[in-house]
Amino acid sequence: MGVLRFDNVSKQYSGGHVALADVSFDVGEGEMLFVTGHSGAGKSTLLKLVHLSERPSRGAVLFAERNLLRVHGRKVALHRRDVGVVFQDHRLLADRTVAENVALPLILRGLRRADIARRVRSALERLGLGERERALPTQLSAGEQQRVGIARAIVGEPRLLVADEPTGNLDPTLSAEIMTLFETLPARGTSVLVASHDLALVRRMRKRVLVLDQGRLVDDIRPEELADE
Ligand SMILES: Nc1ncnc2c1ncn2[C@@H]1O[C@H](COP(=O)(O)OP(=O)(O)OP(=O)(O)O)[C@@H](O)[C@H]1O
Repeated sequence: MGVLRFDNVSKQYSGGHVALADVSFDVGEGEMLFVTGHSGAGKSTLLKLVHLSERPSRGAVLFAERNLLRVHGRKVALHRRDVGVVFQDHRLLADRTVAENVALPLILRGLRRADIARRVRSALERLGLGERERALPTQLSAGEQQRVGIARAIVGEPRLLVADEPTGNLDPTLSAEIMTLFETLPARGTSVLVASHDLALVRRMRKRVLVLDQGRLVDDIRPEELADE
């Protein structure tokens, strides 16, 4: 069993708009892949179904051995421990320090203070933010803020990281740095699913690419195929 499976998933929003139509794919344990497509193709919707901020209209999403159709109430929070989420706008709390922002998911889980401090320090160091732990988000550059968002998403060592346009606001050098960091995660037990409409970036990474077009999965390109072009 892989880490994620979409089984004939469709999503129709209440206004009637079909955002995903009959989408099926599997993500293996330790895989890193991209989902791409034009604006409105359904990329964000696909990620939202994984972290349960939306529900499918038809079909099933399986996370490891967990059928997300059956995850409700308190189990939603438990599920989200297994899925780290990175947004384009990083959504940091402006009145909390870098370290406090990163600690938040661990505080919610009720971990011991010493454990939290150790994990936060380690996540910040991996992101090159060891010196910035006492800064407030507004005192950081855009790239640093995005890295804090990533530290917060991986501090709990999730089984899957989903990232929605994580480099959307960043220059090419910072984007490349973030992608290089993402590439290290599978070896540490975190699979990675990145939504991006930046085709140049996606091609450079030479990973598997799911292509959405108006809600349909129209291609599932393997890294070997990209390398041959
Ligand atoms: N809450 C909602 N209610 C109604 N329609 C929605 C909602 N969220 C998204 N949609 C519609 O569903 C379609 C897919 O949206 P989605 O955000 O998944 O696309 P996307 O590929 O992530 O686009 P972008 O690259 O612009 O973020 C779009 O046509 C969008 O307008």
